[in-house]
Amino acid sequence: MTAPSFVIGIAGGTGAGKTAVAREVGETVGEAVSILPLDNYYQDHSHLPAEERDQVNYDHPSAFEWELLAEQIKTLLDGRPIEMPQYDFTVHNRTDERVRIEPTEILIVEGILSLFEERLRDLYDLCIYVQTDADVRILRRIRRDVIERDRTLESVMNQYLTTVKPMHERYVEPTREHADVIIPEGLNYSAVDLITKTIHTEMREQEPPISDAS
Ligand SMILES: Nc1ncnc2c1ncn2[C@@H]1O[C@H](COP(=O)(O)OP(=O)(O)O)[C@@H](O)[C@H]1O
Ligand SMILES: O=c1ccn([C@@H]2O[C@H](COP(=O)(O)O)[C@@H](O)[C@H]2O)c(=O)[nH]1
Repeated sequence: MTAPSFVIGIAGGTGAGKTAVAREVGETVGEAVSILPLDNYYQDHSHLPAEERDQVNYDHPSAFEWELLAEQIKTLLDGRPIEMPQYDFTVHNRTDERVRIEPTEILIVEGILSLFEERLRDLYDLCIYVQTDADVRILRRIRRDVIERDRTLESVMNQYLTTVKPMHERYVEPTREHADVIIPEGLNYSAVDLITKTIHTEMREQEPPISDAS
């Protein structure tokens, strides 16, 4: 049975480069890594009309379904697969689709508040905070939200000032104190190299000892 022996939590502000770091680690190490984006665990808002979903504070801890995430991480740690929810940012809602994730040796949980909940931190072997200046992050976010998430410049600016920035300062940034490692700027190949070396060391330690040929 395969079950994760090493769980990594990656947090940081919006646009910091968390997803880029997690994906690069995943691509470098290969199929031993599964990634759980915290974004997929936004609450289901199907009961709200579109104009109300626009107004939700998506940067407050209450926006996430923590119970489901904790339960699914534990299921993977028990060596069983999960059906991970999927999220559509263009409509601010969960989709009907689920993606099956099989347990792998390494699990990465990445998202703005991945280091927020103590019960999740207790499951992590390594806590990482991606630290990128706010001006760089908002520039990245404007480009991404307009191109990929179907937003107007006006809506990105408004959301940033009303919820994203104050919630970042109140809830996201303070979680940096839980980090074992702080990665500057986002995708940073020295940091990715360090993480992949740590993972490879961990995987070697989990290998059964070679028995004496006799
Ligand atoms: N070190 C970096 N230099 C330049 N661009 C970066 C860097 N790290 C990430 N990016 C880019 O910034 C954007 C936001 O990164 P992403 O990983 O999606 O952020 P997050 O998941 O933290 O919101 C992406 O287009 C990504 O390719
Ligand atoms: O429906 C939604 C859900 C979330 N958001 C914003 O997404 C970011 C978190 O994603 P990153 O990939 O880390 O940037 C968060 O700041 C929310 O404001 C949204 O706009 N709509």
